[in-house]
Amino acid sequence: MWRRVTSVSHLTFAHKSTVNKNACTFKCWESFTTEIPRKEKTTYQRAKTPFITFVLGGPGSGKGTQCMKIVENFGFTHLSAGELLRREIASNSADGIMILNTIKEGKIVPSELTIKLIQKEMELSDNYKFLIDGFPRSEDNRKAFEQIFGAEPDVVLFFDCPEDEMVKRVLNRNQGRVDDNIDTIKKRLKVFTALNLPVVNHYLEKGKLYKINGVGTVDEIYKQVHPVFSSFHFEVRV
Ligand SMILES: Nc1ncnc2c1ncn2[C@@H]1O[C@H](COP(=O)(O)OP(=O)(O)O)[C@@H](O)[C@H]1O
Ligand SMILES: O=c1ccn([C@@H]2O[C@H](COP(=O)(O)OP(=O)(O)O)[C@@H](O)[C@H]2O)c(=O)[nH]1
Ligand SMILES: [Mg+2]
Repeated sequence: MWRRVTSVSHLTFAHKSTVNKNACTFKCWESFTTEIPRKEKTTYQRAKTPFITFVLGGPGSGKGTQCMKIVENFGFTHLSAGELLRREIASNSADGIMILNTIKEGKIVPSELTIKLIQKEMELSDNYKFLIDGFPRSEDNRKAFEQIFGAEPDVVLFFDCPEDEMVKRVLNRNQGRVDDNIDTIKKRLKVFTALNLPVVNHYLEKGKLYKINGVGTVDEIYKQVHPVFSSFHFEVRV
């Protein structure tokens, strides 16, 4: 039998709680009977210090593509916020229609909903290194995450790419996404400038931002990304 515990700040993020030390309401599942064998805790639940990377950049700036290479080389778990939201739409969940309409309009889904999906994936993961791709997209997203997790990211990557290049890539993406059309892209670019750039600037001021030139081949761009992670001395996969 399992119960939900509401505060496990002693298990997670303890040393990084610079935001609000009393506010960590991160939840995990814990066994509370002896009749049923105690479930093995995931690495994330055991780890006192998950390593969190936020991956930021406009639509089509190459976030997802570069995340795949980081996963390959450094064994991170990739959590694309947009992908989690699309999965929620596909599962016909109660929030599905609202999420679909928000994405079609290029707007931002309420923070608590996106954070709930990210949190669930982290709890289920057996990893402690996470790439959170395409989140936070606004100061509200950022503040809500830091409030709920009681922690800030370790690294923030920002893929800096000119608008015309981003538009070209998105229109050629060919993944059948409802938001990969010129009307929605224009809206998304406006939302990016108005709401996402303030997040980028926040982390720049905090000294956590790694600005990457998002123009060039995938490998050329990855050459700038790789040293960010090797500087943390993670094991490199060959
Ligand atoms: N450096 C690059 N040069 C050209 N095309 C790219 C590059 N990086 C990614 N792409 C392509 O551009 C599109 C958008 O990339 P993606 O990684 O999905 O960006 P994002 O997640 O930031 O929206 C995809 O079709 C991808 O294959
Ligand atoms: O934290 C998030 C991430 C995504 N989205 C929505 O999902 C869309 C697609 O996001 P994704 O990151 O997949 O797009 P990308 O930047 O990779 O093209 C966004 O435009 C938003 O409408 C959101 O509301 N909150
Ligand atoms: Mg993406």
